[in-house]
Amino acid sequence: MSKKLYDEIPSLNLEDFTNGTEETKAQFVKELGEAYNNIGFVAIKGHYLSNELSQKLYAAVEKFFNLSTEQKKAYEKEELAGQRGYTSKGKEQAKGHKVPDLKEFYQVGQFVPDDHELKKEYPDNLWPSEVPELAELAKDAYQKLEKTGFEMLRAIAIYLGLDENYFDSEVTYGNSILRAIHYPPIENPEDLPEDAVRAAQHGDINLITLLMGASADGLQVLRRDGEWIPITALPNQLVVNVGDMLARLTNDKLKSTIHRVVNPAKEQMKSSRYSIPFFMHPKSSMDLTCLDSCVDTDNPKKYEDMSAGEFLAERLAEIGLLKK
Ligand SMILES: O=C(O)CCC(=O)C(=O)O
Ligand SMILES: [Fe+2]
Repeated sequence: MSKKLYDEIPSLNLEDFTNGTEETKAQFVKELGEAYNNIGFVAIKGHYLSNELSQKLYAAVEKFFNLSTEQKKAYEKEELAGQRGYTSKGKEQAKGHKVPDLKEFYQVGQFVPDDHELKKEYPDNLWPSEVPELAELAKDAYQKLEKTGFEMLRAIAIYLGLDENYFDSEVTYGNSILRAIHYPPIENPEDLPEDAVRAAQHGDINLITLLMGASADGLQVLRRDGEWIPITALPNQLVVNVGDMLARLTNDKLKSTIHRVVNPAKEQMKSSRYSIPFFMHPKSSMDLTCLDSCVDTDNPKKYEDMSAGEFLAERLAEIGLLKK
């Protein structure tokens, strides 16, 4: 097992896996596995989301967050508990953190055919009439990120010694979320509650997260030695990290690394930050019981058996986003 300390997250080219030779594919799997066994994050190029689409999506998202509070609140439905549509500031705090994050966000969920059995399990998406282009752009980005996620999970499956298509049926029409986040300008830093940050340190709940480059710096990951490492995705890169569900399934062989978004330096306090993570979830029925191959006397089983749906409900309650 590699014990190296990375100064930045490793960069890989997904085309080495999707469109390469047996050798480049094997090399990709090896480097990805090593990175996920160590820092839990990589940056990838050669994925399916174009720069043009991500820029158009950012523009639409910015237009939405620039609407008045009243207009935005029309898309905040209590019964959806933030799972679809808008969530205003002060609603979500990181697990174990008392002060809410300094952000508002908009969530888009799975696109299921009307006659599919999961149609009744997932709430319908909400679309703002003020930004008519958002629906199509968000759906396109959702599906491009999902397609990228399928390939990443195939590489992960091979690294784990599973069948390459192990995750495919679990994530087909999975409960994934595209979340557009706006971290508003910080007008009066001196009035902020102590501990209030853009996003307090946390691990992601899902299998993997795919994150297109944000509009500003601030994302940091916690390295094993306790150092915070800044992360930036280049314009053509996605940052892809391991979430808690995958860490659980692999008994922490793959690391769900703690990360956070810090407040900007004084000069940049007055500007907004936007980011759009895609949280790739399986269907709620997926069994997250630790894989036998990841449990031995040196690595005793750390987690009790649970389905993805049970785990998600537990975590949403902890961050203030569970339907009551
Ligand atoms: O805003 C970012 O860059 C990342 C946000 C994040 O980590 C999250 O929403 O889980
Ligand atoms: Fe996160």
